[in-house]
Amino acid sequence: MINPFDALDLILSNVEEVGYEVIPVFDAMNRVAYENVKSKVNLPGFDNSAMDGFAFKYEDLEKCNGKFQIQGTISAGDFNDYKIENDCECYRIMTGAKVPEGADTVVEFEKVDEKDGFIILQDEIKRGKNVRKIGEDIKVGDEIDIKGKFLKSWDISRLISCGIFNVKVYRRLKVAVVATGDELLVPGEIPNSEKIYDANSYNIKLLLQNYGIDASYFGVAKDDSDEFLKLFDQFKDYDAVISSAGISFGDFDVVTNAFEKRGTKWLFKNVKQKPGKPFSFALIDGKIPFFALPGNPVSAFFCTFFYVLPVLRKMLGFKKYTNSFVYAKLMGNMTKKNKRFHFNRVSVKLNDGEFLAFPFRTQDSHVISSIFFGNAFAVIEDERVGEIPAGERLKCYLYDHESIF
Ligand SMILES: Nc1nc2c(c(=O)[nH]1)N[C@H]1C(S)=C(S)[C@@H](COP(=O)(O)OP(=O)(O)OC[C@H]3O[C@@H](n4cnc5c(N)ncnc54)[C@H](O)[C@@H]3O)O[C@H]1N2
Ligand code: MOO
Repeated sequence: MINPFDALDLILSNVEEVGYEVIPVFDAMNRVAYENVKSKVNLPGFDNSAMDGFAFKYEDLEKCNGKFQIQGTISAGDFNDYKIENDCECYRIMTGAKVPEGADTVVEFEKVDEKDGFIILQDEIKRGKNVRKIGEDIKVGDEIDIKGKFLKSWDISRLISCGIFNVKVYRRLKVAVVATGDELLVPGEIPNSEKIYDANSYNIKLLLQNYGIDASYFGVAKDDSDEFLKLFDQFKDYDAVISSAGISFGDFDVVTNAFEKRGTKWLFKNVKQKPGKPFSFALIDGKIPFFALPGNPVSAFFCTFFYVLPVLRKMLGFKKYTNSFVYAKLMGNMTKKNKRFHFNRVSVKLNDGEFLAFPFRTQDSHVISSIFFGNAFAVIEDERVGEIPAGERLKCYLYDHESIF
């Protein structure tokens, strides 16, 4: 059986980035930039004052004994041609206003004595103080390194400030999500004591929404492989398909049976892991990724987090598409019975600069509370069995970064 890390690498090596589209920058939040861009402007656009004060020529300081005559007032947005024409002249200047020609330093109002149209500097001042230089932040034509970045508000603001109003982004992904199982009810249907709600599909759909993917929910497919096979006509319009359940060894395991009838080969079937052992992967018609997740809600969630999301992030052009992890100190004993890799639900907390991992009381794959309780999957190597004692440091893959604080 393939190990989980090799399985992930194998899928990643079989998918490619999608193409791009050009969209207004205002709509580019949570989209991935397709290429680096060049600034169209200097920032700042001209030498301007960082303070309300007086602008003067630093060279004059000694010969004028720190005393300057005020020539006028310059406000932000005033672009008249002000100039220091003679020795010992200065201008009143406001924050953001253009520094007059010849001046190179600004002293704040509160650091001068002002009288009869003159100022006298009270303290020493450095050359260039309080002047924001043209192009100090970015110059016209400088490259903005955004390729592969998942654009946030501050990135959009950066682009706008650089005069960029249209941006190339990776196109959106079209993903199909389908649950299988005669025992399932579509969320919203009238409760029935013999049936359970499809808890997987919405988790998957909403996890994808974080990346701007509006996945199509195909509802619940019955345990009838001929019926399931009919869906493949529709799947061909998608960039990826995600199913849950019907993938292990049961007589009615519809996904397994449909693939067998269709003659589609799995890249791998089953992974040496818990939760999610039945997880399998194929390329439909040699190109469309098909993620066959197990039905147990914890298994389906783990496989979406560990496999589907990094793979979709790669397809979406993310520069960093892998999951993040920290090493955390285990705060309670755990036991491990089999020789699979375990990804146990823990709640990681940052305490005094140290990550602590509190394990959930049970690690069974049907107990949804464990996902709700935790924020990370702690990895235990395949060969280890028996007690995993408190105090050990474990690699923990975080699925909810904010809750560690
Ligand atoms: N003989 C064997 N049986 C099983 C094995 C095995 O190796 N040999 N593996 C077990 C493991 S591990 C898992 S995990 C499950 C997963 O099997 P399937 O992926 O085929 O899923 P089902 O059997 O159809 O369902 C499992 C479980 O999950 C519930 N379920 C299914 N879909 C949903 C949904 N959308 N929302 C909520 N709950 C769902 C379903 O009712 C079952 O209780 O197989 C073991 N069996
Ligand atoms: O793989 Mo299953 O999710 O171990 O229960």
